[in-house]
Amino acid sequence: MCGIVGHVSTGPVNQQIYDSLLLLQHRGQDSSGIATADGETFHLVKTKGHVREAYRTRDMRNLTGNIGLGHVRYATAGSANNVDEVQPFYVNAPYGIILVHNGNLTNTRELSDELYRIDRRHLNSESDTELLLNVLANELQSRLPGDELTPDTIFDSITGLHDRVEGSYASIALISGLGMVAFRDPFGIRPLVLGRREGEHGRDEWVVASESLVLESGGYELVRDVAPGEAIVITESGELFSRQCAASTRLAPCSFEYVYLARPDSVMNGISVYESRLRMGRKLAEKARRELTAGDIDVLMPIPDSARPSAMEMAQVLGIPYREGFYKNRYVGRTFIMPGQKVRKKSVRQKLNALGTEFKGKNVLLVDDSIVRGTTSKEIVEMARMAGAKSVTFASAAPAVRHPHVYGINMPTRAELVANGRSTEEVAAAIGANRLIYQDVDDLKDAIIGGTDITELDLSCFTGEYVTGTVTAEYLAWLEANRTS
Ligand SMILES: O=P(O)(O)OC[C@H]1O[C@H](OP(=O)(O)OP(=O)(O)O)[C@H](O)[C@@H]1O
Ligand SMILES: NC(=O)CC[C@H](N)C(=O)O
Ligand SMILES: [Mg+2]
Repeated sequence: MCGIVGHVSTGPVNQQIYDSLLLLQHRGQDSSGIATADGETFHLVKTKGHVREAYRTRDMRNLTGNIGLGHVRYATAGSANNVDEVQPFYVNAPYGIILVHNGNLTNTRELSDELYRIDRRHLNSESDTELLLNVLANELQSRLPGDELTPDTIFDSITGLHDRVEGSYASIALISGLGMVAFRDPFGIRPLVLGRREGEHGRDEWVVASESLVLESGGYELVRDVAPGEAIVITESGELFSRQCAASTRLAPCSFEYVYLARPDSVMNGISVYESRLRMGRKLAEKARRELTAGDIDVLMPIPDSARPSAMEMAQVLGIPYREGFYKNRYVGRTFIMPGQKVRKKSVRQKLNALGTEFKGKNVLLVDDSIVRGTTSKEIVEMARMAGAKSVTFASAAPAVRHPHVYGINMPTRAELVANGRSTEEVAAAIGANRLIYQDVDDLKDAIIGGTDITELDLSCFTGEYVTGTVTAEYLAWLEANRTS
């Protein structure tokens, strides 16, 4: 779940891209990059770390042009530390293409083989994004010469790309001499929204971004989500073309966006993330009411930050006092998306501190959005006990995570998941809690898409059912053997 953004403007875009990336920081903290097109020349800056510290004034000055894109990375392929895998990626032929990608491809082995053996393309990293870009370049190249570089040539190329690529991809590219292209995989697993505002001389300015909060902050109106399988071309002069490029589509957005990844003030696929989290809290409260007896709990607390809306609603429904028992150090980022278990564990301690007075002698109910590796919950339960809690009940607004996530969240191995092979009671014991309550899968589904026209969600990490239908046991075994960070 990286964050991506593209701007087509009537003035310089460098600052706009920077501002957008700051707003998308919660989607990736490993590295970031910005690219702009100024006439025929691309300018590209890639850096490690957080956006705020990464760019120097001279980097920004060099990023001239009225069209550009940006990326914040949370590595799901290759390595978080490899500078060669920082996005955007660039190829010089045909025309010159720069691309950013949010998602994770699941047929990387086949693609690398085809690109090397048949298409004679050199790949310089383990990044699946480099593969995606080279497939796009190859599809475009194969439609030349003859075809002009028109939106239709791009759309035909993306149809070719959809036929070759499997997995999840929300992507934005700059194509020299044409403009910007945005496209989404046929299942719409990762989000992508389109916004418009009026620029100089009444001309349209466009933005495409992972989350709608980028649009609101920049004063853009939300036009719509990019549809699954659709591609949009916006020329340098701001003209927009679109086409459905996939033979068949089925919207099945990633449920984990709503559980944890996205910011609550975003709306994606027409669903408010905040409201879906309130509904998760409501459903969880109903389950807790069935499982707990009155007097079991004195006080309910959220694990900052992502659990807050669900916890708030849960307390309200249950009629239990809501307290902030953990204070958060705002200078430590999101721990789940940090690379490496050692740093994640250390950072939970640095990030959260228990306020003794809220715990002493109390039966506490701690609410988190999810339990994945159990890094946070284990530490938190211990902190609650050290602070004097009489008993600790833990509730998770998401169901038990028992399966790898292969569509853009870095949890590729079963062994690292605390719920793998464990019953609810065994997970409770593993995290040191007296009792544990998980959301049910149907309730999560209902909380996210209930009352909308959407009928499907990617719930694979909870159910083991992968929406693309191409994820085999052999692939999962390969993934487990090859990815450990
Ligand atoms: O079981 P785990 O492997 O620890 O993963 C789950 C935890 O990680 C996330 O928090 P994070 O600190 O990343 O971000 P937040 O501040 O947005 O809650 C999530 O909100 C859970 O608290
Ligand atoms: N989280 C993501 O979307 C990651 C994108 C890409 N797979 C990478 O590792 O760079
Ligand atoms: Mg958290």
